[in-house]
Amino acid sequence: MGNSYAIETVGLTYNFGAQTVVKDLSLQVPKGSIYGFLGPNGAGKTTTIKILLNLLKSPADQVFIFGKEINSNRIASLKRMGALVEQPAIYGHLTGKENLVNRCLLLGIRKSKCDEMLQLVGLKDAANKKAGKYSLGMKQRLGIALALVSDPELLLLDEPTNGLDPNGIIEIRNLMIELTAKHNKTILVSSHLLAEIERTATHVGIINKGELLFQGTINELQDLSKVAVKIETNDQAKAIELLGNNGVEIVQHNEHSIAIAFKNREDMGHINTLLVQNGLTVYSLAKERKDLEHLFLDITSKN
Ligand SMILES: Nc1ncnc2c1ncn2[C@@H]1O[C@H](COP(=O)(O)OP(=O)(O)OP(=O)(O)O)[C@@H](O)[C@H]1O
Repeated sequence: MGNSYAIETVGLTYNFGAQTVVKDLSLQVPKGSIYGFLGPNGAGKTTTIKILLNLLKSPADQVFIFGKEINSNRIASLKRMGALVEQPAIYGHLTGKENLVNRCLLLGIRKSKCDEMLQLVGLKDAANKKAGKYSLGMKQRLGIALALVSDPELLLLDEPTNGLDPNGIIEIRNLMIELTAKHNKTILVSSHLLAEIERTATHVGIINKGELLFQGTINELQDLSKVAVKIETNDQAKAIELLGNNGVEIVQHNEHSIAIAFKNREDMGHINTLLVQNGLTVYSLAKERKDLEHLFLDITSKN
């Protein structure tokens, strides 16, 4: 196995009874990446994450953590990983700091690490407040702090923004960026919403029904979406007629805009000239990508 991957699965298959929940899954999570692990509800994300944490046992030679087979290197692998899966295990009657101190004592880590973690996840001011009184976002951040006290290189976050308000989502997003940029972590983060991770993820793996449908960089995913040209004029009906008469294929139109397929820059110039020379005012002629959310739906619904 190459050493450039924090996580690699090779044809991973997992069954619950007769149901195949993970099917021939080959994930490659590069070191230092924020890997968005995407798929609709029930796609097998949580199951996969539990396998990566050895909470569910994988068949031999299918899961590699930093190049080492997980079953035969269980303890060493787990030491390099921190995780937030489902609800964080937090004691509500203890303060945020006490929760962390507890964890440090348990793991034999110096207590000073707690303040560092509280600072890192932005809970310094709420350190002495009972964790039971924390907002959902604060609880998630405390959960991440708990996962980080042992200073793992790899962090697995299962839907960490689930149920958070927009502010909470932004906070988690910024935290993930900081952890990779400044603290050299690798993060695998699952979500059923592409929009939630498309601005943070460097890499993306999309699964549905346990199967990998796409894996690549976020740019490669974006390249898959078709570029259209959106046209707005002072007379859309006339513009549609004109374009149609000149053999321009209209992809879509409504009262505000017309979308045509992008060919090249020269073609856009010709279209502009055509419209203007026929007395239309062109308000806008802009290249537009199909948004990633639609692309994601396309990918997962074809399966
Ligand atoms: N312990 C279990 N026993 C039997 N079937 C299970 C078990 N856990 C999960 N499953 C089934 O495995 C499939 C995948 O579930 P999983 O939780 O991995 O999906 P997910 O992608 O994480 O979805 P969600 O976003 O809803 O959490 C589902 O059909 C689920 O019903």
